[in-house]
Amino acid sequence: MKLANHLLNVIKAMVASRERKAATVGAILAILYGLHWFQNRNASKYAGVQKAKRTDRGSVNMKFFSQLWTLVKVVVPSLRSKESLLLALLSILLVARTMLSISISSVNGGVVKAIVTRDFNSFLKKITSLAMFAVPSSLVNSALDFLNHKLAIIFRTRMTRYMNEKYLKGLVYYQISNLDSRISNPDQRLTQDIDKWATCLSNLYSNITKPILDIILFSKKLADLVGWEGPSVIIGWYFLSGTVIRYISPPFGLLTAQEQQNEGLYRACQSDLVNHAEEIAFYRGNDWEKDRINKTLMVIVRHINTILSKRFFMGTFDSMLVKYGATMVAYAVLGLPVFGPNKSKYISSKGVNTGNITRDYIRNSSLLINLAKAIGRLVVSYKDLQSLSGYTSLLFEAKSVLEDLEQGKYKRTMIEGSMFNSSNRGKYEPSDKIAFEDVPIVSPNGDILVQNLSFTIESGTHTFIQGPNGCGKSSLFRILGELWPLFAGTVHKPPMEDMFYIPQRPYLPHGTLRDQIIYPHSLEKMASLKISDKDLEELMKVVKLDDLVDKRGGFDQIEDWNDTLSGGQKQRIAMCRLLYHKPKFAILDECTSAVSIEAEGAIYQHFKDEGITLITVSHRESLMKYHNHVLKMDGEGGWKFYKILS
Ligand SMILES: Nc1ncnc2c1ncn2[C@@H]1O[C@H](COP(=O)(O)OP(=O)(O)OP(=O)(O)O)[C@@H](O)[C@H]1O
Repeated sequence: MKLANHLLNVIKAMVASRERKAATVGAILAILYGLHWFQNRNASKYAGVQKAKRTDRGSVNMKFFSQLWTLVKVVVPSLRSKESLLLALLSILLVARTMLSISISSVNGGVVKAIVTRDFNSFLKKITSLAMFAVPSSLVNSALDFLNHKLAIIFRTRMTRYMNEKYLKGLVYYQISNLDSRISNPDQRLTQDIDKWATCLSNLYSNITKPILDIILFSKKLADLVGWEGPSVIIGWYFLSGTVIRYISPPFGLLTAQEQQNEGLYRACQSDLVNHAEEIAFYRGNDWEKDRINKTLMVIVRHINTILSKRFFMGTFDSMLVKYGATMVAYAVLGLPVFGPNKSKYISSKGVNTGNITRDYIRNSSLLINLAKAIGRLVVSYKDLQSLSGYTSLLFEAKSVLEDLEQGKYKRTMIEGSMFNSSNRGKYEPSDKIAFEDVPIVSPNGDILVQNLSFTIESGTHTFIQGPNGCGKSSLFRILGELWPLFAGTVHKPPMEDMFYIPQRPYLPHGTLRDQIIYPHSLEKMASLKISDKDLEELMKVVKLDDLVDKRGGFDQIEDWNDTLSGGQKQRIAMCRLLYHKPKFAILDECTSAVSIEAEGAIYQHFKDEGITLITVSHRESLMKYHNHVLKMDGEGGWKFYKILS
């Protein structure tokens, strides 16, 4: 007690003289600056390599609002949309809830007055009124919660559809990971980030509009009862607290964005393990994977710990200003009628009836508590706004990259002065043959693999492509398939449906056995081509997989075919797929490496008998005999195209 008195005296003495007042203000400012420094000291570290780009990620500034506006237009497309209607309904419910709270405050005052004056009838009446308010209030509360969640899922659906539309347009889904290096985990952006953004946005609408509405309505009511000084003092206090909090607040948005990125990397480790379990098991790579997973997890843990410690300091400061500080100010306001400048007027109007004063006190404090809560929520929602800013910048970036790719603009680190940066383009010409005229093969890193490639493959020109690893054999097909840009020269090519590509590791989508053969056709498309399951069975016989149909329960059987078929079986399925599509040109990129030489030969002969022109990349010389031309690349940019003399 003595110590407390002593401290009080010291504080009184400190603020007594002008110099000391200045010293006190100085000390407070120094503490605030210290906190600001402490909370923001690592901001640049989290911005990482892309520091310049990232430091404003999560900041609440004009850029954020303009990005948010762009995204909001996607999820609320027009004033007549379902979303606008829901937002209008939400706004009406928010007003209704505030009005109900004001009415309940008056009834609360009445209940306490009835107790103080021991008026049982009035007490019963007020309690009944409270019970009557309970029904609409609960309904409105529940409806608000329902609408918030509903909006979140609608926003998510709209945004996901919008992004997917861009992501799956043309070859953007390929280019985003193979030609551009701006987004390392598009899957994370298109799933979790959209979900979190949508939830953040729908919550924020209520978290911001409701408090603003409450502040206006409660202040108006309170001003009628205690004068404008009351709401002004409390709003002033919160404004001051808000400014201080904003100053010392760490960049939570940036931290959230970084957290999402870390989570994405961690998920990628786990999905690599699932997707490549067999290879990892053969390598006994579990310790390596464990190490990778643990290291990635530790990055998450360290980052979350940093956020937690920053939240701890912010939380302490928040409660000091927003909770306890505000309570003191609130009591000062409640005392205004009886201690303030108009006290004599008030006391003469109420007389000595303490019941009236108590009723006013309860009603006013109830209004004040609601007002304080509303302002508090508005101050705290600044953090939500920062989180929304983080997600907004992630989604905006994804949207911009997708749009760039749609227009053929890529960005990645590459060799200085590389052709990949140039906007010069060669041209594609429709034709019934495949012909390259002076076409350079350039990798996305800017390496020129072949300077000028020229050859012509007509129907029946079965071509065998040879060359050392990494010389650009598959890249040639990437240019033919328009996956990589064509920088110069001319490529003559037939429509895509006349060419079919089979890679070494074919893609087997989740679906039925039939889907594996007819991919990317649907069952309806297959029926429209008048192809039956019986026909598919015939094709399966050619690749010697007909027993699989019975063993696996028919063409309708759904399995994870990637996990349950052997390497050779997968390749045979892909060759069966080729037979189903029966293209004019088949591009066979090491696609029989897991099939026996005899079976491979029989299948190759069958392709030729079907009139399919073969373009094969293989290191197996035994396949050469099914071809009449060779394209030989030397790995140093040189090449030869010649006829095989029989
Ligand atoms: N998405 C990519 N980004 C950057 N470089 C790439 C990409 N894809 C391939 N490359 C590079 O392009 C070069 C040619 O690759 P390509 O796949 O054409 O080789 P290849 O001749 O088919 O080799 P292999 O016989 O080993 O299959 C390689 O050096 C490879 O590293």
